[in-house]
Amino acid sequence: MKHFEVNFDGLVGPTHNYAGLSFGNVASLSNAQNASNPKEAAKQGLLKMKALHDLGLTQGVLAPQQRPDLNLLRRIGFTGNDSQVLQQSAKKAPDALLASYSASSMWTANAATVSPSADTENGKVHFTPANLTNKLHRSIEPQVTGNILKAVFADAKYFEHHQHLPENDYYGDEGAANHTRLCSNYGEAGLELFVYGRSAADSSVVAPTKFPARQTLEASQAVARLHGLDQDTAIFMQQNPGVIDQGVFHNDVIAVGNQNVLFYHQQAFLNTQQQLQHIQQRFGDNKLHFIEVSDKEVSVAEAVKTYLFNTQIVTTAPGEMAIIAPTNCQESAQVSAYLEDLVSRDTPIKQVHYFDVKQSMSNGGGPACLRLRVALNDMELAAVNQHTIMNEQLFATLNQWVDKHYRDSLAFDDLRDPQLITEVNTALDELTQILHLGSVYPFQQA
Ligand SMILES: NCCC[C@H](NC(=O)CCC(=O)O)C(=O)O
Repeated sequence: MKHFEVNFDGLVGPTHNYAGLSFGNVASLSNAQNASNPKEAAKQGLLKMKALHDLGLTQGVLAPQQRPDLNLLRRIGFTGNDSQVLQQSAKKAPDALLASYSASSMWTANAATVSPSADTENGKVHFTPANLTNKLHRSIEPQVTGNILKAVFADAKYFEHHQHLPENDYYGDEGAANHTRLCSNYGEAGLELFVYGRSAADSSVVAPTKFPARQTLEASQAVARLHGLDQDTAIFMQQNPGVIDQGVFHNDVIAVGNQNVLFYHQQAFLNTQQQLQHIQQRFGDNKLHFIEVSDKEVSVAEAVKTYLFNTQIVTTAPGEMAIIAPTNCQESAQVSAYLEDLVSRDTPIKQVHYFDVKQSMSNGGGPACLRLRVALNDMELAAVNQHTIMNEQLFATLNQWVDKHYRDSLAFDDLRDPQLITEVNTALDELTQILHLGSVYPFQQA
């Protein structure tokens, strides 16, 4: 049996914009109110997907969500036809209007937590959409995320879908951005590292003081329980609250793992040495590469600015890996020198590939944020909706689709335009046909 890690990237939606919605996310706040370019954003994402396909990896695509979410605006008291709801909310609750328009579902690392069949008690691949309760604009994602995941991973023989956790910060869950899997080979049982920012139940556990910890220990434990991971499989590690306060709002801004490699900043975790020893013990005799970046090599501030750790580490051949980094890393003399040195060392990482994903980066989403990893065996892969798997044809079709439907500039005033609703729904209706998703959106179910 063959095994793969498939990256499912979020296709950037037609309403991609900069709204400054994510307190604690430095890029989101500093780019608030800049005009965005949805067409360029979607194309940057597609180029990354195609490049990973060209590297010989299996690459999937997840559809964006229906935006604006008029249901959100109606729930908070705006009435009348769609146009009236937009006009009134633009005047009286511009923040809610911006939230309703956010294309944040593009960051599919936050779509769900996924446990491969080799790790789970019943031998199925498990999915739990993240509830994303900490941010209003993201808390409206989980239902449709679940619909899309079910349309891509439909076969109940192989895939098990759970409901998102209860919608309260007690169970605040941000999905795979706080979850890393270490293993010797994708098909073998691995260790699943759940990194949390605070404990909801135990106030004696240290927590950040400036910015919110979006993921709780209780949420991580609940997901591990739902997925049927045993004690030897799930490891719960606390993120250093100090780095959350420096803008590390998800663990994947400060650490990334793949197979037997864990690449992380010295300040990423609490009790790092003790935790890593524990991980090595559980890994037995198999060699793990802990690649720690010190403050001296790259500061936390530089890591947050360049997204050195929001890179993807992908396996290109047995024992050989490549780093997929944003061009922001290349533009930093310090970080590009670090990466150049890294590939010459005795670790599996042998290549760096840079991608311009600046449209997404300006909202705090790097290459790793844009993808959800799903490790699959060949039978499971064959059961995936094949229309969502990237190839030359799909790449061309999706680029044409973007050219046909997307605007190349979006600013606040454009969001009052009811024509945008029609444009988006027309585009998404066509997309569900291209990707054979069925009726996943509220406008298709009305
Ligand atoms: N994994 C990366 C997620 C980035 C995302 N940014 C945003 O939602 C910014 C949206 C805005 O401000 O327009 C977040 O913070 O959850």
